Amino acid sequence: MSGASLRGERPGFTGTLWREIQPVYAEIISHPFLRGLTDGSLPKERFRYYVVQDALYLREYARALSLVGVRSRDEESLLMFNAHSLGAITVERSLHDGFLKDLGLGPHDLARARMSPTTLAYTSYLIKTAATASYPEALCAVLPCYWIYAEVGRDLSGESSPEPMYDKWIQTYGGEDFNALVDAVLDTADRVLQDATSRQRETATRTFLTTSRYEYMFWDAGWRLETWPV
Ligand SMILES: Cc1ncc(C[n+]2csc(CCO)c2C)c(N)n1
Repeated sequence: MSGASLRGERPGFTGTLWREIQPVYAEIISHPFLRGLTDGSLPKERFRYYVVQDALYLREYARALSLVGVRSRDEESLLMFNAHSLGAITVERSLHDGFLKDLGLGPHDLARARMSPTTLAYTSYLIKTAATASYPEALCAVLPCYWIYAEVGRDLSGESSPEPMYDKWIQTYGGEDFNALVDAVLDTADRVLQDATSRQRETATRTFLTTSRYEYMFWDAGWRLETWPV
C-alpha cells in the first residue's frame, strides 16, 4: 500500500527527513489556505494569486529538475527527472490554464504577473542549489515539492471540497498515480543518500528543511496576498 510507504514510516534516510519536517508539515496541513480549499471558504482572490504564482514557480522548478537530472549518476534518474521537468510544464500548466480560465484570467494576465518575494526566494534557492550544491543536496532541495504535495493530496483526498475548482486541485494530488511517482523519487533519494558522506547528509537535511519551509511560505503568501514592501 502506497499509503504506508510514504512519510516517516519510510525506512531509510527519507524517513528521517520526514521526521525532521513534522512540525512544518503540521503547520502546512492546518494552514487556513488549505482549510479554506477543503471547506470551500477560501476567497477566490487568494486562490487566483496562488495559481498565478504557481505558474511562475513551475517554470523555474522545471529548470531545477532538469539540473538535478543532468547531475544524476544513472540513466534512469536522468530520464525520470527530465520527464518530471516536462510534466511540471505540460501537465501542471494545462491544469493551471483551466483554473486561470475559470478564474477569468488569460495569457496576458500571466505575462504581466511578477514573482512575489516568496516565489522569487524559493525558486532562486532551488536553482542555486540544483546547480551548485552536491548531488545529494540538490536532490533533497527538490523533494519537498513532490512529497509535501503528495501528503497534502492524501490528507485532503478523503474530503471533497464543495467548490468544484478546489476539489479538482485536491484530486490532482490525491491520486495513486501521483503517489507512485513520488515513491520512485523517494526510493532514488534513499539510494543516493546512502552513498553520501555524513557531511553531505547533514547539509542535505538542512536544505530539505529549508525548501519545506518555503512550501509553507508559498501557501502563506497566497493567504496574505503577499506583495513587495517597497
Ligand atoms: C509551490 C508548489 N510546490 C509543489 C507543487 C507540486 N508540483 C509541482 S511540479 C511537481 C512534480 C513534477 O511534475 C509537483 C509535485 C506545486 N505545484 N507548487
